[in-house]
Amino acid sequence: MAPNPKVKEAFRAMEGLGITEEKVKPVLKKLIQVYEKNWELIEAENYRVLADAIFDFEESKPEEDVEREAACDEETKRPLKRLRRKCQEVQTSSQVNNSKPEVPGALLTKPKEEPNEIPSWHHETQSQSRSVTASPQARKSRAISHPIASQPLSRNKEEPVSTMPSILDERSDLSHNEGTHVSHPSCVHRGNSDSISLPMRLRSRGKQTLTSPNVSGQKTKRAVILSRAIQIEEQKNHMLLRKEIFPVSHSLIKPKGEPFTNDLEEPIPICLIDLASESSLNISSAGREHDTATPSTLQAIEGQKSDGISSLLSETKTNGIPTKDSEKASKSYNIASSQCGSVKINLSYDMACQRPEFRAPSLQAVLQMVSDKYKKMNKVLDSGFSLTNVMEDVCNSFLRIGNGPGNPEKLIEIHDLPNELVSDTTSPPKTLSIFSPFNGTGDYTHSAEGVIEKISQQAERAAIGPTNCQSLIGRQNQRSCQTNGTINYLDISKGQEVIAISLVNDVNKERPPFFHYIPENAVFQHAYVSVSLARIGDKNCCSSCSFDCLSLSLPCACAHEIGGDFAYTKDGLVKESFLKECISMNRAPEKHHQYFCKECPLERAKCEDIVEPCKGHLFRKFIKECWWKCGCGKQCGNRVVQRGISRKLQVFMTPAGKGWGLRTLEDLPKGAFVCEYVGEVLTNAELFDRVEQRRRKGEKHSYPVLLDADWSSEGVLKDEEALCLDATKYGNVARFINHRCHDANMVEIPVEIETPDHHYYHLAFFTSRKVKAMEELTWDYGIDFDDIDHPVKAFSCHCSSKYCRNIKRTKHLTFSWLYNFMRSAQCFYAILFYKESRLPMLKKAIQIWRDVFECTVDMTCGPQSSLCTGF
Ligand SMILES: C[S@@+](CC[C@H](N)C(=O)[O-])C[C@H]1O[C@@H](n2cnc3c(N)ncnc32)[C@H](O)[C@@H]1O
Repeated sequence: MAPNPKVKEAFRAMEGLGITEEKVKPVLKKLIQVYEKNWELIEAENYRVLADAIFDFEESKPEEDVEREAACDEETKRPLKRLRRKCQEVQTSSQVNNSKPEVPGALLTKPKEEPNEIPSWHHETQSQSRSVTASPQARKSRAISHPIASQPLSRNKEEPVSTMPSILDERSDLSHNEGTHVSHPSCVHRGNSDSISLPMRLRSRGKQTLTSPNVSGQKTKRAVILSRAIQIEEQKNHMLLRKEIFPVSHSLIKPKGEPFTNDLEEPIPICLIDLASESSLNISSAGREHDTATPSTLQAIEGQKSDGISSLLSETKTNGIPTKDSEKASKSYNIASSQCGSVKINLSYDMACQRPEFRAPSLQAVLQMVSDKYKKMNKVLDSGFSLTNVMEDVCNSFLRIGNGPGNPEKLIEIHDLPNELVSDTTSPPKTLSIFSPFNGTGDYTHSAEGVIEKISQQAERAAIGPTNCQSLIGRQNQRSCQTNGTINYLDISKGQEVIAISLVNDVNKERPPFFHYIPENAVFQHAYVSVSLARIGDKNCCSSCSFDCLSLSLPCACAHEIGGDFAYTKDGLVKESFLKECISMNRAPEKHHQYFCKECPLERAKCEDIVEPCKGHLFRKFIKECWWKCGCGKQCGNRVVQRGISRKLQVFMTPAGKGWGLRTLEDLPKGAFVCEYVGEVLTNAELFDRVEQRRRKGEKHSYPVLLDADWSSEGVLKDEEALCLDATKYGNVARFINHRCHDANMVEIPVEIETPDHHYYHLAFFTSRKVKAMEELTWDYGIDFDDIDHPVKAFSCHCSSKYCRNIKRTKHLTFSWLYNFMRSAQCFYAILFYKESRLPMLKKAIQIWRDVFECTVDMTCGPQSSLCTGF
């Protein structure tokens, strides 16, 4: 039988790395089995999984074998080691981002000593990229008008290659043992359907990380062969990271093979999930009995029990938590614990609560249920992943199984923390609480804001770190509730974002507007957005890169496209110089280059008898992110926007008469990605029709944004190529961002991801300065409030910026309103007083008033508004 072409292809790919067919065969065979012939997984990222598996396999061989082979096969191994090393470099940058590395299997491995040089194939790649992108074709006009100075990337060669702490390994074990997944691009075609209910996905993000399999399913010998020196270095790195994740010294991590240190005196509970006033399900950290907490260990511990569970039963008594009467029956499980930082999870359920039918399930069953869930969800570890999520899942599974299949599921919802926990400030509370009222009403008694704040405080004090708090919010339920006049939603994204986005209204009774939350843009009907891999040429991607482009000594092809340097720092922030230019473009558009269309599609869309001349469009700076055709991994530092929202955001009712607004619940550094403006992709003609209809209906808020950042680059645009985004009916959290004149704390930046042509792109918001937690997030819509010819009246601005462009008009309005009132009320005296008064003081006052509104600095923002107030 002729060999399978895919197998041949795999051999060929490995041959390129210097691996012989002989070595590939057994591993590939195993992989095909493990992946159930899913070749896409094996082929992904240039057969990285396969290469990794071979490497694991080789290392798991008895040492003598390895040594024997090493003697005769040193040369052929080198490329693999390079591959691993690069992978580990990614880990380093991933750690900076606090995100999960892509190849969990590679984390524990430290490559043997090798020259600290860039592999030759890499050099080739770089020079190839350079020579290709040096060609003048790509983004000609933009490159000319906005050259970005080529800054050499300072790459610290000494940067320690660190392994990730075991807490991350635990996660990875969980996912990679239990399922692998690569999501497939859904192409966007030119729609021909009238339906808007079938939005086509432009890209997938956040959930399609490829996980590497643990091919053998056993521990490799890597940990054993690590030298002592490397272990020490790793521990140092662990400690560093642990400090970041767990600011207090109660670490959950214990490097394997290390002697116990008594660094954890008291069991510190991480989290309590209390199911009713009289029942409790506790998850607590710390403990002494066991030294690791990997899922396999958990099961092993379960396996040690003589009577299923009883040997591990103990009464639940957690710090600061009101404990039950000892007479009341309670069940608890120690899942795993450690003296030096691993986890003790204690699940208990008080039988004396209102659910007599509850049968405490076996730990095995609970763990199995969680595993199944993760398998089904393809729950690979994205940036929003947290151990607390897993714990929540464990608790929910415990409940579900315990309640039996016939009983309705009660979802865990957040209530308030017990007063005892918050009131005693002298001894820091060590427990976080999520309450599920088993009364079936699902009522909330406290505002989400209050809950989040309290949980954040608790988390900080309990050393979990604020970033993990969000995951404590019961995302399962995003229903609204209204108690004491406060409206709360726990997650308006309905689980579609990596992180929950809460909503709160404690100002009035207004409920959020009805709209469909979509996390990615969707073409409405006629907009031409063509995503096809074939259209992405070599110069538009870095197919020969691997893992993390930001750690390269020379920027790759993707950076060349925007002038030779990446827009992002290794911390995932927009670089200062790049940001500065974008901000300046918004604040002083007149100083920047504009493009005037010969025949402006915007004017054309108005379908008026005479097409008005183009009012001009700014050439905007673009960020170009790596994408699927690039060789780098999902955790590449040049992929920020496509990973989705990672900051804690909240929609809230503004007290200032602007309607809903968006704020951050955490401090944000300058240049941080907040969110993308997501909506339906429309042609301007389609938008025109909608705006007309809305105008007739007298709708209050408008949500369209023009995508005209680079209209010059494609010559005369066809109608279906001149696009905008409308977030009125379908949109994401960005639809709630309000306008602020001039000094807004966010700036919008066009981002090219999956299509090289610039009539379609992503509009992403980045902070223009440091933003404090609870501050409202704003951007400058670029509205010209004085454009009286504009058929759609701009709103009256309440941005309260000292640079507000609407002051003049507001004053005008106030002034004429006063005048009209006086006239219509026939307050002759008042009119006389106002018009004719000879009182010098009053005259002076009127004069000053006039001066103010007539001399208000006109800061109209450019020829064309970014926020398309329509037509
Ligand atoms: C993109 S929406 C923002 C969310 C909106 N506030 C809401 O409640 O849905 C834009 C609309 O918000 C209102 N808005 C935004 N910024 C404002 C401001 N500075 N002053 C007054 N109204 C504002 C205007 O009605 C505008 O049409």
